[in-house]
Amino acid sequence: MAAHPAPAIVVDRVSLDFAGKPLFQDLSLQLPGGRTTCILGPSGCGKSTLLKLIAGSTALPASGEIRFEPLPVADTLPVAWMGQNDLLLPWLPLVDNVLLGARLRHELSDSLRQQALQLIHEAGLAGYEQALPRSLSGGMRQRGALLRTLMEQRPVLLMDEPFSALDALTRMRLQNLAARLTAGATVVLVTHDPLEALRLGDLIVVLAGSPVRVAEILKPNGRPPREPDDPALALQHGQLLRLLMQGEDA
Ligand SMILES: Nc1ncnc2c1ncn2[C@@H]1O[C@H](COP(=O)(O)OP(=O)(O)OP(=O)(O)O)[C@@H](O)[C@H]1O
Repeated sequence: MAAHPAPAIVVDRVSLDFAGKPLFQDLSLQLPGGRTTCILGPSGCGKSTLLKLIAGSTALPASGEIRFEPLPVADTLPVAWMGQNDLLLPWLPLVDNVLLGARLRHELSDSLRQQALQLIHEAGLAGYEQALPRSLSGGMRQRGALLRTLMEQRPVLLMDEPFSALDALTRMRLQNLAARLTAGATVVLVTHDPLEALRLGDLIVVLAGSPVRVAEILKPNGRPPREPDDPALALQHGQLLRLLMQGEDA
């Protein structure tokens, strides 16, 4: 999907304290280019903060380095971001929210509009194209925010619990859509759902402890999106849950 090569992300000895308490201490991690990495870990362990640092947040007092390899060409920002809050612009209809990036860059075109309408349809939101965010449910707004991120077609996508507000079936449908549209991009996806990580991750990074460390890196077999009734998934689901429980106690 991406017009530029999807870089690997290297987290190199990153440290960060909040109020004198270390959240990260020399945290190092390599996330492969063109693949999806899912990040799991207990609430508050630093997943969202890590994502913000990868997105280039300079507002956080971190040391160490996070870099893309190969380095992107200077005039392109390679990252698309979807945070935990949907942040749809309240005065724009859904379709225009989905097209927000193109709109801000003055790149709107009929073909992009058609793409947006097609995505809205595939996300089960047909009929709501002109709806304002306030008239949509939380899950519908989250789908809108996800589509807006996917429309960007960036080589790097950072997503913080993008499916959390969705019912099980919509979640599966949107996971499939996201996997299709992000094939070839470098995706970092924070989730609390081990099954989601097993369906979507080429790599699953489990974080634990304080300061947080990489407790485990899993590479499930096969390519995402994996079928939810794959027996191997059920087995790994149990193992992953056990790991996460150990992480809570760490
Ligand atoms: N800007 C900030 N200033 C001070 N403390 C912060 C800041 N941002 C995050 N924290 C703290 O850092 C820790 C990690 O927060 P973060 O949101 O990264 O965790 P998380 O693993 O994503 O949690 P969750 O799974 O609940 O979303 C928390 O204790 C949080 O209170």
